[in-house]
Amino acid sequence: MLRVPTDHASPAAAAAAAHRTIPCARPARARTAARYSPARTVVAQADAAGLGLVGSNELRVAYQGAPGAYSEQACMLAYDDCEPVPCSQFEHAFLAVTEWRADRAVLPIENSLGGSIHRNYDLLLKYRLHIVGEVGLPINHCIMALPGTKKEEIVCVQSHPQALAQCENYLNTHYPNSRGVVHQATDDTADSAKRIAQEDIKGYAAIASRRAAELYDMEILDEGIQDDKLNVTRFVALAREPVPVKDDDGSQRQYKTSIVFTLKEGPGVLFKALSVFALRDINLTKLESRPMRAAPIVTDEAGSVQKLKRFNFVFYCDFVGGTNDATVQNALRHLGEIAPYMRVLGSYPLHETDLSHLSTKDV
Ligand SMILES: O=C(O)C(=O)C[C@]1(C(=O)O)C=C[C@@H](O)C=C1
Repeated sequence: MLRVPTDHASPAAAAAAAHRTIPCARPARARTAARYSPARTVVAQADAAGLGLVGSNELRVAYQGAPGAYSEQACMLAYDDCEPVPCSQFEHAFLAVTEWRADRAVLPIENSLGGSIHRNYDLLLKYRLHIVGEVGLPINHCIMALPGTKKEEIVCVQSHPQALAQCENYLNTHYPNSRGVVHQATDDTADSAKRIAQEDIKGYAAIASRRAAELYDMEILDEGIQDDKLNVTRFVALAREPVPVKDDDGSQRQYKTSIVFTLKEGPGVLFKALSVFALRDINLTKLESRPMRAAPIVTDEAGSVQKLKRFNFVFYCDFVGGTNDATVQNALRHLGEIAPYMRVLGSYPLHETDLSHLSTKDV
């Protein structure tokens, strides 16, 4: 039997536990102050007009990482003039919004080279936040060390696992394990640079942004070291409330919708589920499956012995079209007849990433 995935066992318990553990860098704001902040009007306008187009003074945007992280850049791309709020873990950013300590969270969801950021898919299901926007950020990695360090002195390269994955070929060519260089995963790119700088760690290098090198006075040994010049991370913006999808604001803006659903077991069930989009010419842009953490395993009674029958999954799907569109509404109604559980994570303006900084040769 499939079970419907649940959110927190108890929201109050989750919030109480979270209060004890979240080291989100900013002091908590009073709940009422955040609720009635004049910034909310500006925020609503920013979301409604489309990310990146309207200034968003006073908007507090939670992200994972230290200042100089790519996620911080994504916050500013999504909401110019916002106040980025660094959090040490992805879940802390979800909690910061849930508990009114931030107005938005901007979190990485997938990268063109490294693939999906699975943790954030799982957290999207665990929390009841809404996707209100997306931005694609071109990622240009630098390798950096303490000023004066020579390349041959490097014994360890540290960075976020996604960044290490995106630079795999470069690392294996220039700093290979076979030469005794360790590739070490850390919580985020900028924090690796910060620690090496602040703790004066000789022989260590970090993979991070140019901005991180500038912030922490690190020397760049090489730039543009990702395995493909075209390296883009897609971030989603999360809020407590969904944004209204405009029927006709004259902007010709395209929308996207993200959903999560489960399926009963049986031949062709995923094919049938996806046919609700294909039949209506709805363009899917992403499909991801994750373990259903609320009930990951289906078992069978074989005599007196419990046997593993199969694993349980949830499916995440993005497609072009907003929930205001009758065709999308029909597709979702149709999917609702097939899927035991379905939730719309958000409908939001589609973001077209500006790649004009790359030469045509690179593209
Ligand atoms: O460590 C950072 O700088 C981050 O913002 C995280 C992150 C990620 O999780 O994918 C964001 C963009 C890059 O793809 C590499 C790392």
